[in-house]
Amino acid sequence: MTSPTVLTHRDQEVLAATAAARLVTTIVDAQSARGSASVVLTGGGVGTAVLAALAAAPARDAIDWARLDVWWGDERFLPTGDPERNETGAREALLDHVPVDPARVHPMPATDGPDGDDPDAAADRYAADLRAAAGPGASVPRFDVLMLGVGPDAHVASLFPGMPALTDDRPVASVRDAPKPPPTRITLTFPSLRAAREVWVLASGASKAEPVRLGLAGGDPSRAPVAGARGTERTLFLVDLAATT
Ligand SMILES: O=C(O)[C@H](O)[C@@H](O)[C@H](O)[C@H](O)COP(=O)(O)O
Repeated sequence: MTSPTVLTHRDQEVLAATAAARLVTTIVDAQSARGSASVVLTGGGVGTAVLAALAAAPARDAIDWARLDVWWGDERFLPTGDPERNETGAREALLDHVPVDPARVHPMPATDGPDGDDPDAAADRYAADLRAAAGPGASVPRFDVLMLGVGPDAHVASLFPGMPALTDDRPVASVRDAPKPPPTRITLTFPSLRAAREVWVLASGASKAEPVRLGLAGGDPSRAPVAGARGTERTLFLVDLAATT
């Protein structure tokens, strides 16, 4: 696990534009080195702003979109197309506007999927998808970039303080009774987050100052889950000024 580096930006707009530019170079570098690249998306306002900034950036054409795998760090367990799903936001902001290979876009299951409204079966299904894409002996791919929003309560993905998913050692867990609606969710667990080469924590606004502080301090992830978000090669906290004061 790597120690975090903080990069502070004037405001959310500059943060989103810079993260989008960083995504371009990181994906292009990965495709050059390994033939393809993989990213893990997050929901939330900042994560979606990054995707919109990427869609608007001329440099996006440097990415070979057909050789990119797209995964999600967590999902609200709702029907396909529900505006509250992270998948829906990501498609609207970016994926509908670039020539991704639909077979390489891996949304977490929805309640109208093959497992119906059973979040445990849906979590197991996503874990099987990840295992199929992972190298020999691994349960999840070595994601090139995994982005995470952070909540005022210091949650990342759908790993909320004090909840059982924090200590689940399966790659993917279901979450019931989440403190933030909707209550039922699916999330990557810490071992999966930490398989990523680069973890980027995105935080904007004064309500994120305390979680950013806790995340950088590296305290107990069961109280401040953001403190457990670390990449194998790099951990970046991409924040704006308000989130550092
Ligand atoms: O599933 C959710 O409820 C959200 O996706 C949530 O996890 C979000 O990512 C963070 O709360 C950061 O949100 P902002 O970027 O909007 O501050």
